[in-house]
Amino acid sequence: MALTCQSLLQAHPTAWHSATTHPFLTGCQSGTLHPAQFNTWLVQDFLFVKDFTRMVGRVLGAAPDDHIDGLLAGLGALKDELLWFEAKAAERSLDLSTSPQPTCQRYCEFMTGLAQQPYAVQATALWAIEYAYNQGWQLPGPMPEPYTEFADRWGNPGFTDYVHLLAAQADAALATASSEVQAQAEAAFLQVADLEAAFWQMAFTAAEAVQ
Ligand SMILES: Cc1ncc(CN)c(N)n1
Repeated sequence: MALTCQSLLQAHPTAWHSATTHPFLTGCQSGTLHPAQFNTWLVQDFLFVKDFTRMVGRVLGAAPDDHIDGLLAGLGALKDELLWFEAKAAERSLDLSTSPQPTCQRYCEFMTGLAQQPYAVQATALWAIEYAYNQGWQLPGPMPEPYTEFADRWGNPGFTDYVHLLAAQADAALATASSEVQAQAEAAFLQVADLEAAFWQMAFTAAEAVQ
C-alpha cells in the first residue's frame, strides 16, 4: 500500500507532536513568552521563509502540469508573507539583515538539498513544512494579542485549504512512487519534524542570553 500524508502522521505521532507543540507556542498563548524570544523567532523565520520561497519555486519546476496552479498560488501568498514579515519587523525595530542561526541554516540546507530528490519527496516535505505551522499555531487555542495575527496567518481557513491541497498533491505523487522513493519521503518527513522542533527550541533558548 502506498505511503500517504495521513499514514506518515499515524506512523510517527511522537515526532509530529514535537514538531507542533512547544513551550514557545504555549508561551505565546499564555502571555509568558519574553519579547526577545519572539523577536528571535520573527527574524529567523523571515530568513527561513526567504529560502522556503526559493524551495517552493524549485518544487514548482519539478511538478506535473496539474499541480502548477496550486503551487503558483502558494508562491503568490509567500510574496505577501515576506512583505508582512518586513512590516512586523519594522514595527518592532528589528534588523532583518542578520545571519541565520545554525538551526535556521541547517533547515535552509535541508531545503536546498531537496532539489536533488524526486518530486514525490519534495511534495511530501512541502506539505509537512506547511502543515507543521498550520497545526502548531492552532493547537494552543486562541492566541491573545500581539500574537493573534501570527496564529491567523497559518491557521486561517484559506491556508488550511492550501495545506489540504498540498497533502492531496503529495499523496498523488506518492501513489506511483517506488518503495525506495517512498522511504526517502518518509525520511524527509522525519527530518522536517526534527527541524521544526529544533527551530522552536532555537528561538526559545537563543534569546535567553539577551534577557
Ligand atoms: C520554521 C518554519 N516552518 C514552517 C513555516 C511555514 N511556512 C515557517 N514559516 N517557518
